[in-house]
Amino acid sequence: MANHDQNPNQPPFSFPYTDQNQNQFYSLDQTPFHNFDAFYFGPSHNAPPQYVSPPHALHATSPQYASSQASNDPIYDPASFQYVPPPSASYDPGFMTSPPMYGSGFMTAPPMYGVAPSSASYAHNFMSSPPMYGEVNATPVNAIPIQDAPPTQGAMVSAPPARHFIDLSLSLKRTSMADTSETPATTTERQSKPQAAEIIKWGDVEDEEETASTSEDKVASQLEDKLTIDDSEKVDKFLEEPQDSNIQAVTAGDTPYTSATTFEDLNLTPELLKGLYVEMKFKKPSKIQAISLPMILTPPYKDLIAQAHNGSGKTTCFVLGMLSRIDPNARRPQALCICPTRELSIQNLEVLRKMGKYTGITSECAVPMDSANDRPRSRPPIFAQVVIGTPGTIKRLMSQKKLSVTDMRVLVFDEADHMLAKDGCNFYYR
Ligand SMILES: Nc1ncnc2c1ncn2[C@@H]1O[C@H](COP(=O)(O)OP(=O)(O)OP(=O)(O)O)[C@@H](O)[C@H]1O
Repeated sequence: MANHDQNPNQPPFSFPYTDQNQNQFYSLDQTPFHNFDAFYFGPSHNAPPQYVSPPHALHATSPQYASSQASNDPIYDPASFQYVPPPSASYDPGFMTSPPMYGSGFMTAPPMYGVAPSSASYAHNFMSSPPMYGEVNATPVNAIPIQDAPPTQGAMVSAPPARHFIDLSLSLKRTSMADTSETPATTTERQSKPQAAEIIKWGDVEDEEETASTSEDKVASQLEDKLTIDDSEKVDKFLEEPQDSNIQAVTAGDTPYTSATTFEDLNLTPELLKGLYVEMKFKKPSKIQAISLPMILTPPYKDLIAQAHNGSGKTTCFVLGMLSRIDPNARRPQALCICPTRELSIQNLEVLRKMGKYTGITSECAVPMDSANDRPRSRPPIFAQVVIGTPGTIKRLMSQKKLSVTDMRVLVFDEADHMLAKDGCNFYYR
């Protein structure tokens, strides 16, 4: 398996793929995720250099999807991935006419990287993701400063430290570093996240039990009660933006989005607003939130890549994105968040439960359990509305038909670059 930490030039996969029947180029449309709205969140400044040059065009695909469907295996085939060596700059204008921001695509980048659709030279300047949109050989090459990129359709949220582009064309991967017995090191930035004691508090079942066992009327009246936000409960908590936090959005002229000054600007439900103010104690959106949340929360929903510093508030962006898209009456998985480590999965779940405390939305963590509980079929099917977990476990639950993706509306990759940086190039699906 290619190890890009050691050899950044080695292609991890190939694209386009030619299958046994000589079929070529398969798009994500053929995967179970074709109708997802995908958000990618990742720190911007620590993109591994190997994803800057050369970036890798990952084609999440499924030449074998038809057959895998037949065999009830929703996961893709490894041979579906092919690597386009940089500097081939071939470019299909057709791709840019349906950029990720405008489609129901998956993991994307072009519009976000500020490349005009008509610019045939863009392939030198941004990274990949066209493969996600099908038959395109747009091969990213060297990173360029975001501000040097021409205006484009769609939008990009990024920060100056993120002037290098990483390949975000990411799909589920079979072998997760988080699914090994070794615990990956957490970053120092993560230290600021909730620690074990809080995890226990948030991870207990109190909220869910309460919701399940209470009659609807009682819940409604309790909710009404709870949703009165006592001003004394509000704590002015501002997120300190790093000094170089010059987050900017690159958007087309006709973008309907405007930055949100307050959380009220976002048309959030009272339940979510109360979660933000009372539970999270936030006062106003951070910069990345102000820019990205309108894109995430305003229909028509489009794909988004958001890059910003550690600790700048990205988690809130996608947690709110997931919570706000759930149909509370549908008791089945509707949002899926994939994280590189079990710790991050648990942390994100905690934030989601805390922020969504007044929504009644159910959530579950899909991470490796201890050996006693992780026996095949020991885990019941998942009916929680939000599922957060690691790739290997999610894949296994899907294979075992314990996690349905039929009703998924939102797909989030948190720290996708970390997944790619570690062993994410080994996208082997069976
Ligand atoms: N709008 C806000 N106002 C005040 N505090 C906030 C706001 N948004 C997030 N925070 C707090 O800032 C801290 C960092 O936020 P968060 O974890 O969402 O950042 P992040 O960008 O996801 O970080 P990382 O890159 O480490 O994942 C958390 O403690 C969070 O509660």
